[in-house]
Amino acid sequence: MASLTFRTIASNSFPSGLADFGVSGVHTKGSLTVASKKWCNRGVKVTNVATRSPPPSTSLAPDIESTDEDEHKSVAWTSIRQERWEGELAVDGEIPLWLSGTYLRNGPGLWDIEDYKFRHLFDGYATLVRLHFEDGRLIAGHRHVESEAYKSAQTNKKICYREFSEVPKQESFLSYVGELAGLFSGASLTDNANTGVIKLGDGRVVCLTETIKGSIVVDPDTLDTIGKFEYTDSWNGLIHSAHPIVTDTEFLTLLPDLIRPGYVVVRMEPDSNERKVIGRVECSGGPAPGWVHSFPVTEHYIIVPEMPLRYSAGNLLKAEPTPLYKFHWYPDSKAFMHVMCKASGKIVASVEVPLFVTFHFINAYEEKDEDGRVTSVIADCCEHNADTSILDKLKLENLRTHSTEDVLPDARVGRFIIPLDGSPKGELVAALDPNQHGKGMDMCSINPLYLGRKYRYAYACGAQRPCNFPNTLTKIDLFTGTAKNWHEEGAVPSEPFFVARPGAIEEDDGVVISIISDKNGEGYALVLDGTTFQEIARASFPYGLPYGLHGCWVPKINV
Ligand SMILES: CC1=C[C@H](O/C=C(C)\C=C\C2=C(C)CCCC2(C)C)OC1=O
Ligand SMILES: CC(/C=C/C=O)=C\C=C/O
Ligand SMILES: [Fe+2]
Repeated sequence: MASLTFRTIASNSFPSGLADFGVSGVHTKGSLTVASKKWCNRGVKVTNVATRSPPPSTSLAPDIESTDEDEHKSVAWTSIRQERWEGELAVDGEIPLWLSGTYLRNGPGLWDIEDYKFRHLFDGYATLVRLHFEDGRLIAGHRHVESEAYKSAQTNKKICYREFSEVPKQESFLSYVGELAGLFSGASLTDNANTGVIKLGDGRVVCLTETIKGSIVVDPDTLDTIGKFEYTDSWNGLIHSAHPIVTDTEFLTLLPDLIRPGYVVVRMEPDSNERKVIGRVECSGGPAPGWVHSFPVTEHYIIVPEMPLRYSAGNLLKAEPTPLYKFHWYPDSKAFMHVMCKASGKIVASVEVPLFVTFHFINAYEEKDEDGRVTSVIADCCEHNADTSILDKLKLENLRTHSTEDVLPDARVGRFIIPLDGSPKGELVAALDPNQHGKGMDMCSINPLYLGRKYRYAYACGAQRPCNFPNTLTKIDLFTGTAKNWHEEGAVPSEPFFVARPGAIEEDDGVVISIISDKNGEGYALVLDGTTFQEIARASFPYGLPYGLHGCWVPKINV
């Protein structure tokens, strides 16, 4: 194994622009030296483990061969094994001076352990990317999260924990039985916190995945792994929603109960590690709770979705991935939306809704009559037309295929209308014509000040077809039913993240940040104007980074 140390040198002094990093990695195909002043780095040795060679570039000084394999050299779906990097990026355009703070993005970024190749996007080891904005300048960095799963895979050169789709191979019947027992105790489940990153009201920054043990505290400045986030309450379930609702005053999440099918709704306060139970929802159908990757809230209610794509004990026990991984589609079990009062924990509505498939809720709000009484709850999500095939489309072999076939399943802004008048059924409609965003729709954000309130704008990844993955950034106007779209041929953008301008009055007064993997194998941070959706700045990385999932904003605190 090669081991090297480098020093990243900022062109002039800048807070946290200097760092000494020990990097250990395995040189495989691509090895390139960044010598250009463009990134204000000198002699930064970068090791990329890619299934294809990184591209030749005018601005890098690469010792790389080009392959005539294809036009697309995107590294969105290739591993990065360099453990750390930090440097200042040269900015094209202008970053608003008010944008002061750090955007953190988490996601799977390492899918190769020696000869072992992960097969699904969600399996990769967590990789954090950091964009620190200050005085119109941008310092970027990235680093793997040092979970037990990641560290043991590095040490043992094999996976040692159950990941999203992979199960460690067992050499004997005895170790197989031991591993299976570990599934029930949680010991063999991964803590690979590769899905999102949140900033709690008390300032702690936590990387998350769907296993509760995969809650890992990191330092937003250095990206150091600080340690496990230990919950101090007595809940002994193993999984939670990957997307808690986090504000300055609370952390709300759902704990699916696989033993007694239902969901426990909990709340945790800043400066506490103790989740307190608000209430419980019993499942209305099916043998197990529906997958709750995310859920929405309104000002007074917590909405618990019960999707017919349910956790499956049978699939959990299988060593090889099934087409629906740990889940099973139970159309006969129907779909439901439950509304729980946040203050009392009482269920105020449980309605049957049309079948649906979603990873991500966008937002929800209460509709009132003239007397101010709440008549219904509106809940919006990125909805995949009740088609579960999106899960399998996120297999790496599909994502790495650059054909011109249009294989991305359609998606829309699914809008649930949940009556609170005791009616047994709710509705599910498209909030706007899905052609407005190319019938692709996922990875959404809103202005966080509109959380739980009537809102007008949502930002997401959409599609310019043909494509195999969402390839545009889209700004959706839910009042006019129109969308503005950003697209660059061959580019894979990650979740557009909205940051409001301090003091803004208008909902869309702010910027949208995304990280783009371009078709040349390079990548850049992109800043769009939240109102016009026009590019206002971009800054190239010295090398392309893999695709990432979800981010958060850590504002600079002025002392
Ligand atoms: C989406 C998305 C899924 C992903 O989840 C990662 C893990 C480790 C999930 C594990 C499991 C389930 C989803 C179901 C129940 C079993 C268990 C293995 C814990 O990260 C994502 O972004
Ligand atoms: C990448 C993705 C879901 C991620 C879950 O966290 C969906 C992409 C396609 O619609
Ligand atoms: Fe997600």
